[in-house]
Amino acid sequence: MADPLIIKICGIKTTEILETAIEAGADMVGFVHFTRSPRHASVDAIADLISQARGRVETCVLLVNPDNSSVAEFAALGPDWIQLHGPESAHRVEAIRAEAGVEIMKALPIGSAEDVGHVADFVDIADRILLDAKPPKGADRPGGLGDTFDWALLKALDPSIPFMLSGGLTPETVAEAIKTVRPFGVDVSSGVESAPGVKDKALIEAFIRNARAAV
Ligand SMILES: O=C(O)c1ccccc1NCC(=O)[C@H](O)[C@H](O)COP(=O)(O)O
Repeated sequence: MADPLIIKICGIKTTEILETAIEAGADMVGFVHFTRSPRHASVDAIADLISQARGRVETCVLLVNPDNSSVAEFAALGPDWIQLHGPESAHRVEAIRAEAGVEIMKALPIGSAEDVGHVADFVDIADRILLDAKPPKGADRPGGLGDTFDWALLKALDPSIPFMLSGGLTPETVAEAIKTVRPFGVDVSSGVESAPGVKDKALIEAFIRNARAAV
């Protein structure tokens, strides 16, 4: 029996969209704290969203290269996960994991075979790995860009390594992604928005429906 697919809807900022994602059957919801992101949510807003979601769906706070005080501040809100989406080294991820007392998902940028080669460095360090499209030079943020990457690159990955597939997925492409890549889970942000940072109820429902149907 295959493990059930984990579906994460990322970049949720409002209680209404949180309810939509939960009712549509998401397994995990992501809250972004990165001021240059159109999905940025304040500490207080994320605290409220975590309280609303607790016990109903796994919650994930998304940070970029956080310092220790920021890790402690968000870990105190009681999320199920902290997702590290910056250039954090394996050593830094290990330190954050020891400090936070929260499960750590490490996002890794994939744009080349060399990038795939680095994934193994984090497997025993993070609790979960998320593989995202490598941002283009000059991008104003390290994720949430709606860009895909060449999934064929993942053929070189050790098949025993479970990962969340991310990067430019949409309701139209998620089924093909699942059937092609066979990830542990899928993650989406831009692909379920009507405008940057504006989540769309129907797109969220379609993404989750199509992902479930593909397994
Ligand atoms: O979503 C953002 O704006 C964001 C900002 C800074 C760092 C990470 C960010 N998102 C991380 C995610 O987990 C996204 O879901 C992932 O990058 C996929 O995004 P998309 O390609 O838009 O589906």
